[in-house]
Amino acid sequence: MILLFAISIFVILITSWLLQYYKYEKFLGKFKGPRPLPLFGNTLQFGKTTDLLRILLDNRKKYGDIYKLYIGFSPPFVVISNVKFLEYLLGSTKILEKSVEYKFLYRWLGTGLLTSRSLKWKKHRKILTPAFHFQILEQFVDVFDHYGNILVKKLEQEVGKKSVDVYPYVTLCSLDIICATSMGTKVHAQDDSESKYVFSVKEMSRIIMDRGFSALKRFDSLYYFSKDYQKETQVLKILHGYTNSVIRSRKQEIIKENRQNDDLPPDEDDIGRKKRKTFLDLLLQYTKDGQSMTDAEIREEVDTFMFEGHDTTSAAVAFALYSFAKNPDVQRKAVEELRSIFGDDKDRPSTHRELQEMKYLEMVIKETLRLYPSVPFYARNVHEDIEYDGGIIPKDTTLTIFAYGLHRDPETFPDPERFDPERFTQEKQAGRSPYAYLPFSAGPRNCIGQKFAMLEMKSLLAKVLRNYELLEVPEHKIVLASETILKSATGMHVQLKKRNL
Ligand code: HEM
Repeated sequence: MILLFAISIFVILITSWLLQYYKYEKFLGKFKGPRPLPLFGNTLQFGKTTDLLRILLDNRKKYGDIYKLYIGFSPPFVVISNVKFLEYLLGSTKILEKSVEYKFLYRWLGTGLLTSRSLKWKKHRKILTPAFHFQILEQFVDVFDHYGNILVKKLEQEVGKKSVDVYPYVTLCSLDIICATSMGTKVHAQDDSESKYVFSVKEMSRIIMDRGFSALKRFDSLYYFSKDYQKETQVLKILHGYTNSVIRSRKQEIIKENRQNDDLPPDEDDIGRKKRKTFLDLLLQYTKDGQSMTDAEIREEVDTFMFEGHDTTSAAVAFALYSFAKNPDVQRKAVEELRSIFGDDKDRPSTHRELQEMKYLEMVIKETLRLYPSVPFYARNVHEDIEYDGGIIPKDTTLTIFAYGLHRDPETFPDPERFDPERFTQEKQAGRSPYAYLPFSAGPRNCIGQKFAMLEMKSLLAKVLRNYELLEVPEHKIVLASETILKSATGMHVQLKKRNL
């Protein structure tokens, strides 16, 4: 009896999988892809996070720059690294919704800018865009400098050692920076890496990444019974508790300041200096037609900045430091540029204008993000049938933008594994489609923080380079791991020597 029941269930599952498969294949049949197994689809192709990018890239070589994958019972994934299709997709004002995997972020970020949909996204994108105006970003330059100085000090203990993994140092520094710029608070991440808030950010990022790659924890009903669900509940209390209390106290401060400074211009302190505004201040001060943002909406956006704005930047800075160590000629050129700006002064803070002048360093950062894009793939959901190239992409298909594969296309970037910042001279960039290089995505849902990130990365890299020479650790090999953000499973090791400028 039980056997008969099991067989019937099995037959029902196989039949419904096949029905769904043929429904999609009617439209997607023209795209190639690895042969799926009933029920599993192509899931068995994927294992560890350290294999994922290699497998996706191998698939690209075998099946082309638009190929499809079936993951269990989910609607199909079309993996795209074709410039023409990306132009169509990212330029579209209709295909703006993120894929279902982004729901793993909801408990922490709610529907902040990264995860929100339709009208809410449109409204909040409009509100938040001025927060990234260059005049606002300019005020953060001394924040970058302050925390960069602490980073340089912390690294001092590693000088002369055989090897140091720079990633943990850089990530704590960028956490300090994002807290100071988004909320105006000091979490002292570099001085107290055991702080509850810092621990919770790290733990939450791990939990989200684990869910994304777990066959079981992907399902809410199974996830609720896992240990990670309990842990997530605990860390969320700390994360939301912290942001809520910062929002509350900042609101009270603003009321107090307004009362005390009735006779002062609103953006100046009592000795006439311009006051630095954090992203939180801008959100709190937003009103339109007498309506302001609710505390819950503000918290979602601040939490989103905390998530999107720290690990992305720190991974890129750490990969750049590693790349400098591997490519001494590139390092020499970058240091020459810095010497032309600062002479032999190691300490003078960079001004906003000087950061703009670091053209070669910018080319190095771009080349770093080509080979090591912090977000190696991201995805959109098709919420109604769309037409592309004379065919239909059916509703519910996930369109995955495979930036890592796109950036390794030998047609666009000959000898793609070679680290060569010269690929980003003005002339070379002008000769390429803007959709051939997408570390920050493109179109209406591109990265709102890219200018902020570029300034922060330049500031930190310039600081480290002015103080230390970076040497290769010959026996160290990075092993790329596609977690929510691209990392190296073996760390990012370099050797540090004091620099004589
Ligand atoms: C090297 C650093 C960074 C990289 C490579 C990066 C990359 C990206 C990418 C690829 C997306 C699109 C994601 C998607 O479509 O799912 C994105 C979106 C976003 N990024 Fe960044 N990012 C970086 C730094 C930052 C910083 C510093 C902030 C904030 C201070 C930030 C805030 C955001 C937000 C809010 C979105 C969502 C935008 C929207 O959907 O309208 N990012 N980022």
